[in-house]
Amino acid sequence: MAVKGLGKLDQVYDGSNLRVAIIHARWNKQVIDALVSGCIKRLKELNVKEENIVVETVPGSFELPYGVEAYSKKHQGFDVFVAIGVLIKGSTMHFEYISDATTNGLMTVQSRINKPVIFGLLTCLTEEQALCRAGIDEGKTMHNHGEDWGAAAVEMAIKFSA
Ligand SMILES: Nc1c(NC[C@H](O)[C@H](O)[C@H](O)CO)[nH]c(=O)[nH]c1=O
Ligand SMILES: CC(=O)[C@@H](O)COP(=O)(O)O
Repeated sequence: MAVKGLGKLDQVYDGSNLRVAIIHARWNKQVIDALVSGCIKRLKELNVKEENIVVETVPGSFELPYGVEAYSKKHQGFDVFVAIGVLIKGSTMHFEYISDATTNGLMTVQSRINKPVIFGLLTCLTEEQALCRAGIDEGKTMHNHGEDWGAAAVEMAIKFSA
């Protein structure tokens, strides 16, 4: 049995009154699509209604912090945001700078909007690492991390609602 991953939640959560916004980058689409689907699947398993889940996109991960903040200001009433992006290391320092900036940006946005922002950012050294973490590598060696993010969203929105 795998040690890694969120595993069972600490209590039973009913997300039927929650509104959830998923904001995702469009880079590395195959992996992104699987992660977003996994997140939505888990949200629904925790009773979040389909009509209360919205999905909006930004070009790349670097745009996620601004995208989440702008979306939250323009569209009131969301309980929690899930920011999803997939960064894959290339041959320059681009990856390191965007990984760091996006992470710090998302952390800061939570305080600015006073809502939980779930950190759905994969920072992978290889494409294979990204496929594994979305549960779509050939051997299906890992679980879809998007499912963990869906569960984290419901828990954070209910347990720590502002
Ligand atoms: N290399 C990756 C990017 N790069 C694009 C930036 O995030 C950004 O959109 C651009 O610099 C314009 O501001 N984005 C990813 O999401 N994943 C990558 O691997
Ligand atoms: C600025 C870019 O998108 C690109 O030149 C970065 O290259 P790499 O991903 O190989 O580091």
